[in-house]
Amino acid sequence: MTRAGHEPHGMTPAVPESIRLQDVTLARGGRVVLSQISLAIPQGSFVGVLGANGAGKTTLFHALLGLEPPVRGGMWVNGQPVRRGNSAVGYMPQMRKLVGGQFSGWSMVATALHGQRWGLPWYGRAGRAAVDAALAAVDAQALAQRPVATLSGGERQRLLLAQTLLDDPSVLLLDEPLASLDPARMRETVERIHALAQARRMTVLMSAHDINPLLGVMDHVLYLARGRALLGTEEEVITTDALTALYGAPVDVVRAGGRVFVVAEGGGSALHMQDCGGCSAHA
Ligand SMILES: Nc1ncnc2c1ncn2[C@@H]1O[C@H](COP(=O)(O)OP(=O)(O)OP(=O)(O)O)[C@@H](O)[C@H]1O
Repeated sequence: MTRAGHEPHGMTPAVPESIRLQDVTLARGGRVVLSQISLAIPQGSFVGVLGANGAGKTTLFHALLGLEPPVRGGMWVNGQPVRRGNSAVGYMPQMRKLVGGQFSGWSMVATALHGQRWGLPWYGRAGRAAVDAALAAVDAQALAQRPVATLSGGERQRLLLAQTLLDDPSVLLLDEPLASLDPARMRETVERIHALAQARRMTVLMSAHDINPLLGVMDHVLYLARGRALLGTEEEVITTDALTALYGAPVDVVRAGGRVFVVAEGGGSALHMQDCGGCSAHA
């Protein structure tokens, strides 16, 4: 288990690192969001990134994409310093920020080719084949024929997933891909992504507000709260003691009916409360 501010230790030394953060502090709008985070994630790991609203999940993803350089510290992906535009890192943004349109699903997926390998505006044969292969990987060839505006949230989400696969990434950063899906679709989506990740040996970081759809597939949990981070197995991190220490306030982990509930003092879900992020003095 790795805590913010501690020297990371590889959990499986024989497996190369996919992601390393060394003493990283991230800020947004002049406020510290995550402070002095050190951790190492082995290649091929499936990591659930959990935390309340404002805990810093998106900020961490943006930093790994090179969009938000750290205030201090170092970040590496596949042993290389983080850099913007690294095609080894696939990113699926929060779906609620996706605007639909009259263009087809195929065209939407293909827009990610822009400015990358195949150029604009005509996609060469290799580009078209890459789009078709990515759509096939998520079983979305039929959806791709329809206008994006006519697709459900879950269907658009599948197209976004296809888009992230175009450059054959080794690291996938998925920002709340389960938001607004019903429980059956959530589980189906998690299983699809898990199977894809295993087949392609990808490292996956998937943020979520509910741990339950991720149970059984996560190699590690990365839990963010109050500017700090805790990385470990589900058994290490999702415990009353570990989360109470992380939040600095009483948190109960309750297991019932095959589900896990992380309950804050007062009875609400700790994963749904507003995180005060860098408001605590961790800078
Ligand atoms: N562009 C910005 N300018 C200033 N502050 C920002 C900006 N984007 C995010 N923040 C702040 O940074 C903190 C972390 O936000 P972030 O979006 O990383 O959280 P999150 O864990 O992804 O939250 P959510 O679950 O609500 O998506 C929040 O306090 C947020 O208000």
